[in-house]
Amino acid sequence: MADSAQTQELVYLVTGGCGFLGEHVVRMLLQREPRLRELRIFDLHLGPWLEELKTGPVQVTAIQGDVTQAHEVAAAVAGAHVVIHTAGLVDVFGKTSPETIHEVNVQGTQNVIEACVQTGTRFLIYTSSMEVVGPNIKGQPFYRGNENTPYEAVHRHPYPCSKALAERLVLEANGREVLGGLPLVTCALRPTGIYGEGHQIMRDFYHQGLRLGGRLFRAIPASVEHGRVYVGNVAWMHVLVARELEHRAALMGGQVYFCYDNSPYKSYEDFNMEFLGPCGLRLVGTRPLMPYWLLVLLAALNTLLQWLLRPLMLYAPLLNPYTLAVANTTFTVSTDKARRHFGYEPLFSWEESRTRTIRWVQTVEGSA
Ligand SMILES: NC(=O)c1ccc[n+]([C@@H]2O[C@H](COP(=O)([O-])OP(=O)(O)OC[C@H]3O[C@@H](n4cnc5c(N)ncnc54)[C@H](O)[C@@H]3O)[C@@H](O)[C@H]2O)c1
Ligand SMILES: CC(C)CCC[C@@H](C)[C@H]1CC[C@H]2[C@@H]3[C@H](O)C=C4C[C@@H](O)CC[C@]4(C)[C@H]3CC[C@]12C
Repeated sequence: MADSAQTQELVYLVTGGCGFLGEHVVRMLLQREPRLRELRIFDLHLGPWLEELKTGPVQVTAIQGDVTQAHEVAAAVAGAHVVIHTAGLVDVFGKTSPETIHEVNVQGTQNVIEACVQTGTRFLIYTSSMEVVGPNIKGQPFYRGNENTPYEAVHRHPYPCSKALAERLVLEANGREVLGGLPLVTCALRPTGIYGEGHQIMRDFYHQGLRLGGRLFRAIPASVEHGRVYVGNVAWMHVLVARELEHRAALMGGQVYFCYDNSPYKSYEDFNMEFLGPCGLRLVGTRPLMPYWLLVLLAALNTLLQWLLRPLMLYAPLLNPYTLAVANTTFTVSTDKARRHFGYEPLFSWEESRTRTIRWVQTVEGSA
């Protein structure tokens, strides 16, 4: 990669490049990776915004494709130096079947690995998730832990199960011989809850608040910390890993890194209010307004309704037993592994991340 780097000959592939995180990775690569010759963006659904990128100095190739189709993945990967695999089904609301989640997240990742091996791509970065670790089914807190903190990572929900399996596949593939005889170098990044421009769940909460007359009602105690990280910093970490993986293959290959920045430790709802507050919403209550047992009951009722209504419509509210457990269990990270291994420092300060996110919420349809 070193020779091609000098002549700006690098070809990158971003799977899921039209998703929330993927778009930020794509834009960050175009801004911060001067050695790029071609950027391939592979996604099931291509965004119209890709057109505007095609006028720049880097060749931007949009590929409509499905990671579950091995031949489509292999065709997209062939000739790429680096693959950033962010594509995935992020569904904790029961919108898709467990089988489909497995097929996209696990089989899709296996297809990406095999494509690298068969076509000779040496560097693979996988977007994993904090959910690979926890919160676990026992609801045990993970308080400002790092990559080595002991924790019982036991899951039942299809999404974390699929992410954990896929991550394992990626890490086990490190060192496999690719076409041409050189070893594959892989690593996995584990973001906590990502926020920032384009975050659909933030949009949903905003609209819910507007519907409720500018109010949201506290459901989770303020003392429960939920880890959050700004999307621009997650994208930056992907770009840095991609850049450094060749030179630090022995150190970074087969490693996992939590994605972190200087976003404050807060509860999920209090954190959201950092952006929704300046946009006119108010979080009512210093304590949860409903007893926890009632929330558990409502969450269970939602699951029942989802099942009953399935033949007629898709009922997928934000509250279900799984999302309640995640929101109600402390899970935060405190680590400097990415700094030690590849010199990561957040590109965006907390103030910048907050300002950018507020500006974006203000542009969301329905905003005052
Ligand atoms: N959003 C978060 O808080 C968060 C946190 C941790 C990890 N992650 C991980 O980051 C990655 C990106 O998440 P996101 O929040 O941007 O989700 P997203 O849904 O916005 O983006 C995922 C992208 O993958 C594409 N995709 C889905 N199925 C595909 C398929 N079969 N073939 C090709 N493309 C397909 C989608 O079209 C979409 O553009 C995921 O792997 C997710 O597990 C997200
Ligand atoms: C109880 C209700 C009032 C609040 C419900 C909030 C709930 C929808 C939120 C809370 C925490 C969120 C998850 C968390 O930020 C981290 C991730 C990891 C990532 O890989 C996928 C998204 C996910 C699961 C967030 C989904 C939405 C959650 C559960």
